[in-house]
Amino acid sequence: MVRGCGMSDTVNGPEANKASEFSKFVVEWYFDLIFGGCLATHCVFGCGLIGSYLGSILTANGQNVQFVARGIWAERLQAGFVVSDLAGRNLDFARYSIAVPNSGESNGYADVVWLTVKCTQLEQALIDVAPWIGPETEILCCQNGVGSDAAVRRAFAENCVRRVMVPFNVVFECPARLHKSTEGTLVLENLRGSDLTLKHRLAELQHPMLQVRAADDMTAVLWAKLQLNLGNSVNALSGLPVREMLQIRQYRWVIAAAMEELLEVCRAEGMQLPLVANIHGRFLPVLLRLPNFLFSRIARRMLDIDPSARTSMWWDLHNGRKTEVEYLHGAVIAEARRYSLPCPVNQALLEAVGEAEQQATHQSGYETWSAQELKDFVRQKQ
Ligand SMILES: NC(=O)C1=CN([C@@H]2O[C@H](COP(=O)(O)OP(=O)(O)OC[C@H]3O[C@@H](n4cnc5c(N)ncnc54)[C@H](OP(=O)(O)O)[C@@H]3O)[C@@H](O)[C@H]2O)C=CC1
Ligand SMILES: CC(C)(CO)C(=O)C(=O)O
Repeated sequence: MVRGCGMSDTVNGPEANKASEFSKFVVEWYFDLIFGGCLATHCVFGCGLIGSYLGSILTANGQNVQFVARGIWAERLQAGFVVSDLAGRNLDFARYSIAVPNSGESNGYADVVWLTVKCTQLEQALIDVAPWIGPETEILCCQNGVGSDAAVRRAFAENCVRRVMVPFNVVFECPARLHKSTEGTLVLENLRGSDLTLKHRLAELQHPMLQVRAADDMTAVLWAKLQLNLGNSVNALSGLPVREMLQIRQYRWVIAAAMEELLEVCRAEGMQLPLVANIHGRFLPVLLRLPNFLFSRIARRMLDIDPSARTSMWWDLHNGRKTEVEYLHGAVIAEARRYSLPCPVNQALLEAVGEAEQQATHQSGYETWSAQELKDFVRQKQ
């Protein structure tokens, strides 16, 4: 194993730059020569929807993958499933062998650990994942929202930690199908300096069923994704699949209002949001507010999603779990506070999801909101 990422260049001036470029080339060449042919060992820690999809792709690419799973996902992985995508591609039915956390089943340190637990589960996961993390292990954080990687860096201060943005939706359909129900390019953070392992990570993932790219401006990428995730709470509160929810104008109005607050925060920060979906985030509030007949024509690509797709927050409430709402709306509110910007819509959605969480954890199910109810509730707070 090699610690290869995040080495920094410390020389200045044209000559020094040439020398630095040359030494970078030699180091990369040497690295490829010695290690390029070796298969990295990957541990996907916390296999659920995202972890199982990424782990299946890595396996299909011939990588050496250890799936760490528990509960229903341990059963699903062992029983096996087909993996499919929106374009109708399939990976053959496969069974995966799993390791259970805290069972002493680790095969030793992994070269790469994919942390695919929810933000809310990260604290415990950072303790349980320790048997897979050695001094040279690279850790990839696949959480939605912004800032959860800070806890990973604190826990594993000496390790290389890379942020990953997951743009697509994954659903599990009974009896045995793991389905990527929307499109989107997975983004891996390009770390400062000569990031020697990045190209290997990209190559290991390259597959017709997974588009992947690297980005330098990962914070902006994550904020652009966060903008899309502001729709998660509306989706969860509506109780509807995403496609159906998007066809109702009042729900779209609420999402647009929450997004405008985020865009205002990004403007205050001077942050340029990159394109992470079919349509650039800066146009979304206007598009979402269009009347239905225009929306369904002009924003047709937004509706180009599987009718079964639901957001991760819907799944959390449906399963009576704590949601990631604090890492989504909570993150926007916290940042808005720094610039003394008002954030009533995000605050209202945070409250509404908090209530639904209480209901979902203490009784079976939660009360969903009609589009008009939700819009009225949000307007009262504005
Ligand atoms: N689902 C989606 O389509 C998308 C999700 N994301 C983001 O990706 C991240 C992962 O989401 P998702 O895959 O949906 O989540 P899931 O809940 O489907 O998967 C997480 C898995 O991790 C397991 N887990 C948690 N803690 C531990 C632990 N200490 N030891 C072992 N296993 C553990 C959970 O087990 P248990 O259930 O028993 O707690 C669960 O099976 C989230 O931040 C989410 O927002 C991003 C884009 C789309
Ligand atoms: C892909 C998207 C935006 C919607 O499914 C998501 O990130 C989620 O469900 O959390």
